[in-house]
Amino acid sequence: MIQSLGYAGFTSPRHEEWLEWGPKYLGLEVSSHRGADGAVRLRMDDTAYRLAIHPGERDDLAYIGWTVESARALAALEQRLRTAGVEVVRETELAAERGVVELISFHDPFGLRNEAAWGVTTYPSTFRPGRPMSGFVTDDGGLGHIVLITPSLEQSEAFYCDLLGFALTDEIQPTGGPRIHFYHCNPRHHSLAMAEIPGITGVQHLMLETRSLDDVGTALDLLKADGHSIQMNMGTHTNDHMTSFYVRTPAAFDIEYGWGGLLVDHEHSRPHRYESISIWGHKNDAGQLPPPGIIRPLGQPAEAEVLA
Ligand SMILES: Cc1ccc(O)c(O)c1CC[C@@H]1C(=O)CC[C@]2(C)C(=O)CC[C@@H]12
Ligand SMILES: [Fe+2]
Repeated sequence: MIQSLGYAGFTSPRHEEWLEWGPKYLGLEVSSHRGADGAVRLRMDDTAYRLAIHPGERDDLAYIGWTVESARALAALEQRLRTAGVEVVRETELAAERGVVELISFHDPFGLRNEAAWGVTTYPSTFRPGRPMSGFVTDDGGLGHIVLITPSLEQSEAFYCDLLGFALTDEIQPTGGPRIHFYHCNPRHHSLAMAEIPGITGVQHLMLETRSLDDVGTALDLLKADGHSIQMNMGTHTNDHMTSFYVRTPAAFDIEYGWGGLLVDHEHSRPHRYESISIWGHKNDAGQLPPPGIIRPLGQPAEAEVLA
């Protein structure tokens, strides 16, 4: 059903910091078209933009944007959601703002706003990275992956798997850490992962994948030189073989900045359970797992929706 993670939006009182932070460290290109509300839009490829940081009083997730193949696929998804009793809004006015042809919105069982769209605007051969780098792995695999925190994997899977069509790639149960499930909707190892933590929901990180390992090392050098706190140092994950580090962004969620993630022939592989998160590295200076990024108590709507 869902084809890829197309875009993501956050609110933050520090949204303007992204004008410098995004290009300087991550190599994102700042779009010259700000959002109607002054949102900073960041590009990773020829897509109009992939990341939007909206002004807001609280650091929070505003929306997760999934792409589907066609108008027919969107109508089918809408039907499937409605049949299951999920409220769906046809976002006719918002579609232009998101740079898509057709858009629907709906919420996951714990109140995180999801959007699905087809017809994402692209401007061929226009992407210019914000610092010298090789660019990002996107295309059919989408912008990367997003990791959510859920109080119930079972209830979240009823939504993301049974309704949106994600399938389990594998799972990790690290000693002393949360149970984490990884899900795919295209050859990328995972576009979505969920960690089960009682009582809260939110976003732990968003992963962006560079085309060269040197881009990851360079970003780490630049961040450390400016004294930014690294949540987890370089390492390579057991399941998707991504070599990456994690940094806390000015909008409170983490970015996993990585290279070399596996593409999986999901048709011919079956879920596996790993007991450790990494083959090597991914330590943090405090020697423990990092605190979750954006956390929202259950039942609390996003600020963006309170204002709407
Ligand atoms: C283990 C793992 C495999 C592939 C990934 O892309 C990836 O981001 C992770 C790390 C997930 C990360 C972790 O291992 C430590 C505990 C974390 C921070 C959580 O609480 C949620 C995400 C978890
Ligand atoms: Fe990740």
